[in-house]
Amino acid sequence: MSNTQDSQDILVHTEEGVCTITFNRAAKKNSFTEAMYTQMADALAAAKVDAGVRVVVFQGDIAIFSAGNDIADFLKQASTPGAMGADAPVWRFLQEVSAFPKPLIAAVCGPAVGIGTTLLLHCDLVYAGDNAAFSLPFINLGVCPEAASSLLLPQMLGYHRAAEALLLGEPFMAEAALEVGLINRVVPPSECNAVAQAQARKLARKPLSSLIETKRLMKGGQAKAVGERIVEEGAVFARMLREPAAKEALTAFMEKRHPDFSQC
Ligand SMILES: C/C=C/C(=O)SCCNC(=O)CCNC(=O)[C@H](O)C(C)(C)COP(=O)(O)OP(=O)(O)OC[C@H]1O[C@@H](n2cnc3c(N)ncnc32)[C@H](O)[C@@H]1OP(=O)(O)O
Repeated sequence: MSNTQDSQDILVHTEEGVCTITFNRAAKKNSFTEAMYTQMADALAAAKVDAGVRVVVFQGDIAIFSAGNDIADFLKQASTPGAMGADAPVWRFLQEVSAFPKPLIAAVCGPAVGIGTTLLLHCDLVYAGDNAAFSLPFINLGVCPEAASSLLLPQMLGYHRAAEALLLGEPFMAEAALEVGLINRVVPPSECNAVAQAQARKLARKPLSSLIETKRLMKGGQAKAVGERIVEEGAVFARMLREPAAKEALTAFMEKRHPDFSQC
């Protein structure tokens, strides 16, 4: 059975038990707006309770996974009192994705920036094209980590490698991501989405109750800590977004120049 719900920037399509969420804003490098977070959070909330969905796949296209949060949205939120509070679409999306009970798969080609990379910490299987470039540039934006990455990255990479990734904010390629265990396999970019779909179809043929219990048992131990860290990081992130370093970094990006942090 096939069911497709299309809107412009996020495409949601369900077929044979696999719900595929496609980022479709290539002109802005699949950066996520508030409306896109809401659509994705709604899609996950629906997939969670839909017996016809057994697996969810996130994918971009062959050249770009996601450039992370939309920078123009950040600038707007930085000057809007009360914006990015606990119920903001981005935090709602992160709570949905981090607590999602069924398997999540990602197919990553090209840049995966900010939440484009931290989202992967909540996926169960990640396949990457050899052109995938991961980055956690929070430090260069004058903000702090999100998606519980301040908790999960040190656990996954070890403290020193996590500190290098988060304190320097430099991109790393697919082979390095494979070495640290952030992804499962590196594939040719032209095959990446198909590999992820094939793995999703395999999972969709397994007993759903067993998939859910296996994931819960693997992740359940720290579900509460992850949810709490997302809230804690979110509050710090929202405060920092209004401070001079973030304003300079975000304005510099929009003006296509290097930021000057000498006064921050
Ligand atoms: C809570 C969540 C937190 C986070 O996610 S923090 C992370 C925020 N994201 C970023 O800092 C990434 C910013 N973008 C980039 O660094 C680069 O882009 C890329 C490496 C992703 C790609 O570089 P290149 O291939 O040279 O493309 P281009 O010319 O920079 O971008 C093409 C068009 O896409 C727009 N764009 C790119 N990223 C964003 C973004 N994140 N928000 C809004 N627009 C974006 C540009 O401005 C431009 O647009 P025009 O053609 O109109 O000049």
